[in-house]
Amino acid sequence: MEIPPVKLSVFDIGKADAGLLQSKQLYQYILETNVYPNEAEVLKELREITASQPLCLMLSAAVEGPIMSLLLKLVNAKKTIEIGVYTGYSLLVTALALPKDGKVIAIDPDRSMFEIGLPFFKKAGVEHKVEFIESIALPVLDKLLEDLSYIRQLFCKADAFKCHLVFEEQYLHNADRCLKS
Ligand SMILES: C[S@@+](CC[C@H](N)C(=O)[O-])C[C@H]1O[C@@H](n2cnc3c(N)ncnc32)[C@H](O)[C@@H]1O
Repeated sequence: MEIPPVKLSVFDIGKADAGLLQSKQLYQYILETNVYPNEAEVLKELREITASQPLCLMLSAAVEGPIMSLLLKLVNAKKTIEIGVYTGYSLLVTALALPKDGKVIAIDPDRSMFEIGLPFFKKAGVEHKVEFIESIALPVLDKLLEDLSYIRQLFCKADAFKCHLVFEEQYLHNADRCLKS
């Protein structure tokens, strides 16, 4: 049987080799038959607008969305922390999965990228669930550790962990604070 050519977008193709599947064709099949058809329209729009950004490879993979959403619902999460927001794809996945009174504290030292995603949060009607803090994560995590009411039953998505090269030093410290919480 002839294997069809791979037609993945620039940021999805970058993630296709690294996963368990080890097959771009299989990865594309899963995206086209399952992930993209079930992706909320507003997430799709944010993903597409992020593709025009120079650092679009930082965007969370679309396949992560349904898994995160399922996890958040399974643990009945209400309070979460997002470390490393970029344009906010996984943050929007989270905000959509949380109940009406849910809350995400979103931390990133670069607010300009979050601004790109902000209109999509407003469009989705979940802007009120997001508190953006323009900072590196450590000082904010330290402050949150003092506020036990927030950190109890916390769901943490830490994408800044992916920025090993630039933020190697903070990687372990962030992990340590998250484990403490
Ligand atoms: C891989 S991107 C995040 C992707 C994002 N979660 C998404 O779904 O598209 C990593 C982000 O971490 C941010 N970042 C880097 N170091 C950080 C730190 N020490 N604390 C918080 N955010 C950091 C970067 O500015 C960048 O926006």
